Amino acid sequence: MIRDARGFYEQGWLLGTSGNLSIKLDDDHFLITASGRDKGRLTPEDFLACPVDGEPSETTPTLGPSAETSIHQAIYARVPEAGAVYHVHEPYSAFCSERDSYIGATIMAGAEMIKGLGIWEENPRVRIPIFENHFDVPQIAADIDRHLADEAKRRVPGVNIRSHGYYAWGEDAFAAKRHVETFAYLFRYSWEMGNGA
Ligand SMILES: CSCCC(=O)C(=O)COP(=O)(O)O
Ligand SMILES: [Zn+2]
Repeated sequence: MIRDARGFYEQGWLLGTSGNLSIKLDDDHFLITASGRDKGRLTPEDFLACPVDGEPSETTPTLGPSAETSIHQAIYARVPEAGAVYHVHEPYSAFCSERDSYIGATIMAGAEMIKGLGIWEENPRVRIPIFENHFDVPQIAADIDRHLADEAKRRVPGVNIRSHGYYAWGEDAFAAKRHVETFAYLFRYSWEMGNGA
């Protein structure tokens, strides 16, 4: 995770302490970045364990969980095969979210890179959902939880939050990284092609 975060930071997707990363430890727990850490210079001390359901117990005045922990919890609870969840503040996802918020999704059709999301179909059409960026993060988590309750919607391994950034997950850290990079490519492609629906 430290290496992946540094790579995303160097791409400009985790600037100003933004973003958070987690990896599953066992069926009921995951390891997540502490809040407010420099994602370009993470160390092993910048992580803490958190239950999928409940509050992390090992917090201290200087080690609090990510402010967006509830979103990681919602994803792990709804997607049992998720082994890692990465959240980045990548700018093209924010541009697309504003452009496409009126239909609640960015639609990608035909791009070869859709295969990078694990979707191998002829003429694929993918709907990347957009959620409102409520100030109250558990409200965002509740919206994502409702969305992921529908199994068909879990085909796309990520969700976008309006004018904020996106979450991508995968069976392990390698797959989550691949999905982060694939979404980054697709959002930029959509924006530069002027592909708003
Ligand atoms: C300056 S980023 C604002 C909070 C945010 O959206 C984020 O991704 C980082 O929050 P964390 O508590 O995980 O550092
Ligand atoms: Zn964020």
